[in-house]
Amino acid sequence: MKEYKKLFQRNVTSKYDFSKFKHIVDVGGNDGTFLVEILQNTPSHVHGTVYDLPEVAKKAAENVAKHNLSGRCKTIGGNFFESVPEEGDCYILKYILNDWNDENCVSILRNISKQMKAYSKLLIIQQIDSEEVMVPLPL
Ligand SMILES: C[S@@+](CC[C@H](N)C(=O)[O-])C[C@H]1O[C@@H](n2cnc3c(N)ncnc32)[C@H](O)[C@@H]1O
Repeated sequence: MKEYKKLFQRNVTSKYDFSKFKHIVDVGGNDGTFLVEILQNTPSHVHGTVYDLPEVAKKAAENVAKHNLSGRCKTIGGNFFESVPEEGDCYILKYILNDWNDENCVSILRNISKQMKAYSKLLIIQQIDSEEVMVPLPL
């Protein structure tokens, strides 16, 4: 599973141009593995924040330091149902929304949208239920 996750993350970072951003906030970014992968593959003008529950953010800080990225990557503990960091021009929600009901999802999305500027992007990364993908299109 770990190997699959790594491969999947590498696939995303190789196919999407993250170098156009100045500051990427990974909301619910866990130990920062994905953001580390992004920052390792982008120029040094790209900075980031791993945002997760306080105890998880501590683990992220260790992981970020282990990869010598503390100068480019902050770790912030908090609750995405209350607020998210403000400095992002890119927000990532990777495998977050599928854990919550609609009401909770709206609350997370609303908190992100409060911090977004007109030019900011929100990237939602998760697997789509294949039955949803296969909804027949009207002819
Ligand atoms: C399914 S994991 C996804 C982790 C990571 N984005 C990934 O793709 O591997 C969900 C993450 O959301 C975090 N999380 C759960 N509730 C949270 C909250 N209220 N505020 C911030 N983070 C939260 C968890 O600690 C966990 O790291």
